[in-house]
Amino acid sequence: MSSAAAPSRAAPRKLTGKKEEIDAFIDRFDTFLFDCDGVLWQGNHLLPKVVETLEMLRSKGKKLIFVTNNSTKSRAAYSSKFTTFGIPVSVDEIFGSAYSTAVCLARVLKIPKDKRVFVIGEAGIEEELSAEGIQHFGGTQPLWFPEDEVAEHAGPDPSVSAVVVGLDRHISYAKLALAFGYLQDPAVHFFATNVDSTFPTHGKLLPGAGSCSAPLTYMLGGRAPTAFGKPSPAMMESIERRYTLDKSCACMVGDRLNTDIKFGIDGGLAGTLAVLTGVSTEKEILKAGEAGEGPDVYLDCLGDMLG
Ligand SMILES: O=C(O)[C@H](O)[C@H](O)COP(=O)(O)O
Ligand SMILES: [Mg+2]
Repeated sequence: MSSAAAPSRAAPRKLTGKKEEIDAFIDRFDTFLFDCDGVLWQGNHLLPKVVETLEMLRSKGKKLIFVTNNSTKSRAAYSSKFTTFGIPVSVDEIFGSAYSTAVCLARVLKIPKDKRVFVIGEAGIEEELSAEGIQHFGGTQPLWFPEDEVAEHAGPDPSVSAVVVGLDRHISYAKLALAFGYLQDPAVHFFATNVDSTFPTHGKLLPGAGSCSAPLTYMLGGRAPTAFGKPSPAMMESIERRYTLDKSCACMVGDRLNTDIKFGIDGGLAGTLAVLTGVSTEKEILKAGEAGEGPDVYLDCLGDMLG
């Protein structure tokens, strides 16, 4: 009986406490793509030794790019968040899913600018769409009618070209009803900044962006959104173009197997490093490794890169 095909990738190696091996791993790369939630922080709680680790990598001349699926903040807002932690990061070093989505809509898909985009999501999406000159409504805007008048306002609207859904911590029945009304016209695009099922914050898992768009997929009989965040190839292509990324010496650092690590592997990056301070567990990482879908190496936390 033929054995299952051996994965082409080696099993994930845990490097916590192995300074020489960590240093040798770091030396293989000149660029590190960093996920944020669950790697650098959980909500507003910075994880251990993150400042020192990023400083160490910069002192080695490494290029850092921060690639987050969290669309609640724009690149500028993330730059400010980094500053509050004492970490200087320019807007140009940040590539979030809200930005990736806005750029794709404006410059790749060239959606019509005389029409509107309905947003289920937060300020990050609104600010990045505005920066690309795309008209939008919904989002953080207060409802413009009483909750009991949803039926009168729900339904197709020829001025709407697309619905964009990201993490929306103020999601509501009315928002879903309006989005459903617009999307019943198959010509209206259904986009998601990302479809992460859960959101790691303050040591817990909360509903993620994907859980905000999934009800619409259910209502629409299975129609899924086009997602622009990790692990989508569109995001990797955008990053490659923007940073003239040499993938042969780039490493993805993340906490989630089905977004960050998949993004790195499928995107052809030379290395992937997982940390255990976010979503994926050590057991899940080792199991994924059996199928060749695990990271090259993993650590208990990012600060362990200091050895
Ligand atoms: O639900 C979400 O949007 C995600 O869980 C979250 O924001 C992921 O952010 P990342 O780990 O990519 O920084
Ligand atoms: Mg993460």
